[in-house]
Amino acid sequence: MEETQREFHHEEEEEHADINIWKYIMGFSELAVVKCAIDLGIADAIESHGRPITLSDLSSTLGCAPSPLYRIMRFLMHRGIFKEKLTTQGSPGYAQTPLSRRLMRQGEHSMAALILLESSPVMLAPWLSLSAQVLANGTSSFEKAHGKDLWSYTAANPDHSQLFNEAMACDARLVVQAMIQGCPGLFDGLSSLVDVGGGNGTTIKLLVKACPWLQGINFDLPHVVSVAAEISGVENVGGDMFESVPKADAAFILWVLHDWADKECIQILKKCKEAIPEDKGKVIIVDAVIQEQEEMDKLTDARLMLDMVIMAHTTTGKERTLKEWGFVLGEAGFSRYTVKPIRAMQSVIVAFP
Ligand SMILES: C[S@@+](CC[C@H](N)C(=O)[O-])C[C@H]1O[C@@H](n2cnc3c(N)ncnc32)[C@H](O)[C@@H]1O
Repeated sequence: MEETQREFHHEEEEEHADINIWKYIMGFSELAVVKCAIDLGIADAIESHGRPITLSDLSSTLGCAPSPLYRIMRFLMHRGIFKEKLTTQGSPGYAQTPLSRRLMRQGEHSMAALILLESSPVMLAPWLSLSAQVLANGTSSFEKAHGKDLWSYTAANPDHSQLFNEAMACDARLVVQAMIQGCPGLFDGLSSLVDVGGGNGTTIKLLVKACPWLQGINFDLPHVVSVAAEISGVENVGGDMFESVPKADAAFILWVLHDWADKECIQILKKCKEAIPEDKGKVIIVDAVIQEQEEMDKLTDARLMLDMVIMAHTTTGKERTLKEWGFVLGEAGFSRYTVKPIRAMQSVIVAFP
């Protein structure tokens, strides 16, 4: 590279650094403003209005002062969350987008509970001591913040447990739909299915609805299933997946194994394997696969961020590459497995005894 070219390249890199450093300094503001929009019920108000709404109407509906609400909306529109559209009277108004509908409190697209969980003081505190988790003799950042691990904390705090379960259900609604579309025939030939770490039962409810021939079991810690809804065709069973998993034709495990280190993951997988028939059983794992450099796609960034979330919030959890999945499945005694990416953060890994 010639000297002038090198200087130009250096200046470009400096400019890039000057711009990007502000994104990190103020990165938290995006989550905070989105939480503010949910707290105020902005998306719900625009949806109920049924057509674009002026600042003045939105302010009076929400009981907000127009000036700060205008600034919040300017930010959210700049991020593409809401859009500007003329009202029937020809005045500038705010309108919904597919993204803003995710901020509604209810409905099949709502992701509000997941945003409220991640922006709760309980889940934010561990981020401030992430370095503690990374140090050679460090402690888990969640335990440093709260004195116990996530599962003991949720067991002792029913309100947080409820928010956690509702947050997981947001993702479950997306992923079950993506799985049904992306993996036709996945549940054919099965008559029973146990959802291991099934939370409040949203996943198994949707699966049994989509595949009515399935008898479902929602299996989770006793304090979780004791408050899970009664669902027709689904039995709620409380227990510990490290000790045993209820028997069924197949075990389903969504966003659970990434909460654990390899050693625990292998133990859970062995218990799932014991729960299914040796000849025709299968374990259906729905979890992220971290791609290698050459396979990256538009969700790679989100998956790497998820790995950081798991680092901050669990004691030993991690997102895994395909090679790492192959290792834990082999150690747990599975003879073969298939991997299918779906339109979601997770892929579907089917493991056979
Ligand atoms: C990240 S959540 C996933 C919930 C659900 N599968 C979903 O994706 O909507 C992990 C689940 O594992 C459950 N869990 C943790 N430890 C467990 C144990 N020892 N036995 C059974 N379930 C456990 C938690 O209560 C929680 O519901």
